[in-house]
Amino acid sequence: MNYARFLTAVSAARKPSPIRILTELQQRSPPSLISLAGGAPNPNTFPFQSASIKVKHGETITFDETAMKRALQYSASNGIPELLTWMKNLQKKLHNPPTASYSPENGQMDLCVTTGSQEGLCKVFEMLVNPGDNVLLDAPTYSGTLAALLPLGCNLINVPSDQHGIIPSALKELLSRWDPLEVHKPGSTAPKILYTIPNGGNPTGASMTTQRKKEVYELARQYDMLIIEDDPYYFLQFNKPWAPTFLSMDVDGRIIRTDSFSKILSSGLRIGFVTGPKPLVDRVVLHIQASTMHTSTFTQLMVSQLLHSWEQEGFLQHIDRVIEFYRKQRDAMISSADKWLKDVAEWHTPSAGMFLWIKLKGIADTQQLIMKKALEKEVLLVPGGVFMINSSDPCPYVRAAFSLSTPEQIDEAFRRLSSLIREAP
Ligand SMILES: Cc1ncc(COP(=O)(O)O)c(CNc2cc3ccccc3n(O)c2=O)c1O
Repeated sequence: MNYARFLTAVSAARKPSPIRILTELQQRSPPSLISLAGGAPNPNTFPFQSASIKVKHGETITFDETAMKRALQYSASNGIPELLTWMKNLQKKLHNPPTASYSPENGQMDLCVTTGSQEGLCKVFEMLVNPGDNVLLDAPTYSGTLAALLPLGCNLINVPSDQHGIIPSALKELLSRWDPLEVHKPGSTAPKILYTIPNGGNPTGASMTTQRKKEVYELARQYDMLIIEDDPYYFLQFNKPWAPTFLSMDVDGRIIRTDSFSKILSSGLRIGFVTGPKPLVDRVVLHIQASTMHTSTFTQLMVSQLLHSWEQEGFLQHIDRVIEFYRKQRDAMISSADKWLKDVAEWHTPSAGMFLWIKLKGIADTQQLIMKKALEKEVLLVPGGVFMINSSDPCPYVRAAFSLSTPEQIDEAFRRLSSLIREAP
């Protein structure tokens, strides 16, 4: 793969920070080295001494004085070593990526920690997207992705999709505007990236089938595109075996995958990961160096201690508990939708994630209904327009999350929504 062709001029211009080079040199040197180089503060001056964090299923996490001093200090931009190693081993176990055995220059699987997958997405888009670029994605899509992409001045092209994700024949038809043999020619307008949320899509709840992923991957090979696999709901798939990921079929090193701990460990700790070819992950890390420097060391150490005490088996047992919770929530929402909305709305039952995408019958656009009438009825949902490439396009859908409310609250909310729809002019 020629990764240089995908980089923006800004990303290509990024250089390693000299200070970070010195810090890493120091970390590789024997303790006899005396360093007057690093501008890091002396942790003996910090007011925090120790911490003990009780874990529901597992050992208490403790930060003694030595651990606390490390937790409160700067750390490596790509992530603390023990968390990186744990995550790389998990990616290899779950996805067995072909690129794990490749050489760095040929796209060896690498990984870095980001402050939520939101940071990872934002930095990946800023690495790859120039003003005027054609970018493919299946709308409706996550509003945070639109917020990161639209200001870059690119041209977002919608790839038709349904409850099973991107429709490969539609992608093939869309790409037929370009000659695959000419995509590398200077000035080619052929799309270089495709973004999708393959499991429990936000807002649609859609999950891609394995067959569709294989067909989409082959089209990406034909047109030399990168695929950004944004997969924060991967661990919220209600049925096993979990769907094979694009990363698991990536023989070329053209998949950039974003994972998140937000839906399974904590959303407030802000821990995400970018997994992809080393030449591209390196560029994301250089951007981290120049922006946040790194994700909170304390947060990374806390999560790393938990994961090491659980090991992969304990982590996956925790995931099973989380899945059972969201499956029950999903079932409660579907039951209430059947009870209150059957003749006024349509939906598909999601097999992953935390969202139900509901089409209101006889209503062209839900914006006003939700923002005015629904609030009067004291029920809040997200009008579908916010997930569209052009948010002013009329959209008859609303997104309902089954993550926070109790089954009883969901039932009452849908009773209120039902009466609202029936009263609509
Ligand atoms: C497909 C997809 N990709 C990336 C992310 C970002 O997750 P991160 O790892 O936590 O950074 C998300 C998070 N989605 C949302 C977040 C959110 C936060 C506050 C309030 C509302 C929110 N709603 O509604 C959301 O959908 C997502 O759905």
